[in-house]
Amino acid sequence: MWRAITRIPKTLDSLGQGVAVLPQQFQHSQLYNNNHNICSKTNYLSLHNQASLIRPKYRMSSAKPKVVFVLGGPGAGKGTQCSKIVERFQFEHLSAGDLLREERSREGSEYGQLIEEYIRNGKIVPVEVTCSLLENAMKNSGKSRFLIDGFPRNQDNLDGWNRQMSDKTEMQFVLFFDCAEDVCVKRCLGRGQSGSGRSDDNMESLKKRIQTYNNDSLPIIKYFENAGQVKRIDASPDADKVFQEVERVFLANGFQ
Ligand SMILES: Nc1ncnc2c1ncn2[C@@H]1O[C@H](COP(=O)(O)OP(=O)(O)OP(=O)(O)O)[C@@H](O)[C@H]1O
Ligand SMILES: Nc1ccn([C@H]2C[C@H](O)[C@@H](COP(=O)(O)O)O2)c(=O)n1
Repeated sequence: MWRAITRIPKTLDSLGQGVAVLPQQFQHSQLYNNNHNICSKTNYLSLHNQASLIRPKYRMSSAKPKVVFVLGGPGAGKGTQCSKIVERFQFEHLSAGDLLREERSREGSEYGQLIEEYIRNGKIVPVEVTCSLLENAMKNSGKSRFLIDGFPRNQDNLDGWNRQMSDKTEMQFVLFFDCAEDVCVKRCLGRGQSGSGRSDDNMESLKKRIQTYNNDSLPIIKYFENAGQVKRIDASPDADKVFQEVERVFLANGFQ
């Protein structure tokens, strides 16, 4: 379980668009010195690293939270399977995409417009935003098992996680939902037609999301695969059939 020790305001260079103060909900336990609360992205990271050496960021109860990364193409069925895993294995499901959409809709969010532009264009939001949302959600949940859905999606995501979260969590494995592109497209368009309300469940956004997945996300999956950390699931059968495989993986890895 997470427990924040301190609340110190921090800032980050807003993604190459000048200096910006992080909104309230990002101002959590990371150890930023008040004297440095306006800094470039480079300084932000270097301050972060220096601070890491000084003292732990959290007081945690005995074990570190367990994390399973859930990856796969747009519409592969990650969210659908995560709901089933939550029911069966008492994980907390944190979808990076959902957290970003929530932040986009939050009144007064400084990042709302930026997030919308990234999502509509099928691009990956800079990790400083996404990782802070994930960390806050983990702390607020009070849980100790997390499905981190749709993350890390590119090298920037992975590097940011390694800087900010890897020491505080125990990554178990990567659950990879392998699904053909045409099936993914069909599922996303179907989801759009059934009223998902998502601004990216349309052919134009999907082309870009698929391109981003192929160019940026697949190399990350490959990286984990080379490290022997990927559990590959065939995501093409119906959802219950897919879950049979998923359940087998969790049981084989000691989850009850
Ligand atoms: N195994 C399946 N067979 C058929 N349809 C499925 C299956 N799994 C999910 N779906 C449907 O496909 C659509 C996309 O599923 P889901 O939202 O779970 O995918 P996702 O991988 O989380 O997508 P995204 O990455 O875009 O958020 C939904 O409408 C869902 O009901
Ligand atoms: N790590 C992430 C996850 C998601 N996003 C943005 C860009 C995606 O196209 C969009 C939707 O995600 P999904 O719900 O399909 O998982 O959210 C991101 O920038 N970084």
